[in-house]
Amino acid sequence: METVRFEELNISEELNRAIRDMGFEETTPIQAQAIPHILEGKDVIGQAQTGTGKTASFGIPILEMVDPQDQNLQALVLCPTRELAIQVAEEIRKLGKYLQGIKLLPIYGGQPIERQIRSLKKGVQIIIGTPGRVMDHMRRKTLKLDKVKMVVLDEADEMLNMGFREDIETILKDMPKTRQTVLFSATMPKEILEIAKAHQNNPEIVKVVHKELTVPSIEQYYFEVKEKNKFEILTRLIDMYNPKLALIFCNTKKKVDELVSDLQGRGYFADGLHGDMKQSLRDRVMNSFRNGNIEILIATDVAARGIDVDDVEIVINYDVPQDEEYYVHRIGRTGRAGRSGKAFTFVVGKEIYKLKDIQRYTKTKILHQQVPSLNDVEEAKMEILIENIKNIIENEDLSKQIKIAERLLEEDYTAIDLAAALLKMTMRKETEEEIDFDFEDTGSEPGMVRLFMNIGRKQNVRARDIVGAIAGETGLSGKLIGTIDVYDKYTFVEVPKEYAKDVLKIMNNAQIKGKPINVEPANKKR
Ligand SMILES: Nc1ncnc2c1ncn2[C@@H]1O[C@H](COP(=O)(O)OP(=O)(O)OP(=O)(O)O)[C@@H](O)[C@H]1O
Ligand SMILES: [Mg+2]
Repeated sequence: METVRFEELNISEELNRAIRDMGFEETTPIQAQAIPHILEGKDVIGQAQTGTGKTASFGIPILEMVDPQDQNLQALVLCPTRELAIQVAEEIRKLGKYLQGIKLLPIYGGQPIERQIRSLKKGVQIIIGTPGRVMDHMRRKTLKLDKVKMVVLDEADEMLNMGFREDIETILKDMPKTRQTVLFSATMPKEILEIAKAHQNNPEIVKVVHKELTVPSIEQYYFEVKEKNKFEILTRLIDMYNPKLALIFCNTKKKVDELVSDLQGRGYFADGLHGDMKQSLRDRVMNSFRNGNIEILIATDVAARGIDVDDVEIVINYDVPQDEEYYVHRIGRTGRAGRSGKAFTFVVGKEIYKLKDIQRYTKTKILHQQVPSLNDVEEAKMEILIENIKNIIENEDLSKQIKIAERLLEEDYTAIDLAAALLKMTMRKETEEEIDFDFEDTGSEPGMVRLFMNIGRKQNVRARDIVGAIAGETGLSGKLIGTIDVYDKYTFVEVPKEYAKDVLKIMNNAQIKGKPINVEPANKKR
């Protein structure tokens, strides 16, 4: 049995309707195997690859089991991080949207506890929380576990890693012995069996076994690099693959902060996530990443587990992870729910041995790849251009444009002439107009000139598009382009004075996302 239809699982029509709304057509293998056992009331240890629907594997049975008439807390899900608690709560909320009278609440540290207490007082049947905050509420007696029928440890192994073992034991001991205990993770080290033995009752072990621990639709590569070249290579990879969203993992918070400011300095829409940030900021960053306002998220392992964001097309291990399991979880942020993805790992010197350990552990091969040259980056961009053109030909209404083309063809131009001219226009390579400006140092550093453009952020032009356009048009590498930011309603870039004239000339003939841009230097003198 690989997958089945949800209808065959004997779950309520309300749930089935929500599942259809979410676009799930059939179960994933872990859902097909785990849901029936959990519905029967059995304890379960569930292991399946990243992004294969473990959340719904416990979310669906929880919603089936909870009695809406009963206001007591009936199900508790423990998650290792705050972001994951929020996300899991959201998924269960979606699944339960047609069920009347079921209340659920995520509770996690960093959020005002009073607000949580008020919500708890109103009666909540399902809680999704981090162990620390759950303990806190237990001590304050604002959370009673004596009516809990089911507890789920999502990322069970990680919660043990993080030193939550005692907390978890305390929490489990506070619940009725008759409760059901369910553990899930993509990795299940042996230590987990100890906690299982102590706290589970004859568990059903559901392993969706594969040859390898990682998802086959994620292409995995590594680059042998020097520490000091990492940043340059990172930007090349991003420019080359142009991912909708990318997630970059560093081993320390400090590195995350540094990388955020370096990438922002180069005009990428990047931001960071780590444990030293205020929760309100963490929430803001996570939301911006989910809705695409941030295209590159740089994070510590706080974002390695469970986080599910559709459009993450690339994961980069800027540092090799300390633990083999972490490699699995980090790269598992891409290639979710059957999608494809790419994972790149930067390896410095002796770290190659760590990579060998990782490959042994995951039973996969991580392929060596040459660092892309600037030429490769150019070529890749060309490929993207060609893809875009094909896409337009195949999917868009071109009747208006075809009329114009027909007119030109009647004038004895060949189709090739036409295409080439248009390509030239798109590639914005040309200008006749001479501009004569004297440039002052208007940038934030001596020798730099600030150029203003008529594009605000609202027009959906990303800083990266601008830098990309300038770099592409002028041949200046990103390094020569200084700060890029929005001042008043204008976007500006800073470039070295000696290039300012060229940049201005070329950019005034260029388009970004099909819109002409108007570039002017600050304090221009004619
Ligand atoms: N049956 C299904 N069909 C299609 N998509 C599904 C199905 N079940 C879950 N999904 C979607 O797949 C994505 C990944 O699911 P989920 O986050 O539960 O994975 P996971 O197994 O918990 O991964 P991880 O180990 O990284 O935590 C989610 O966006 C989820 O909504
Ligand atoms: Mg998960």
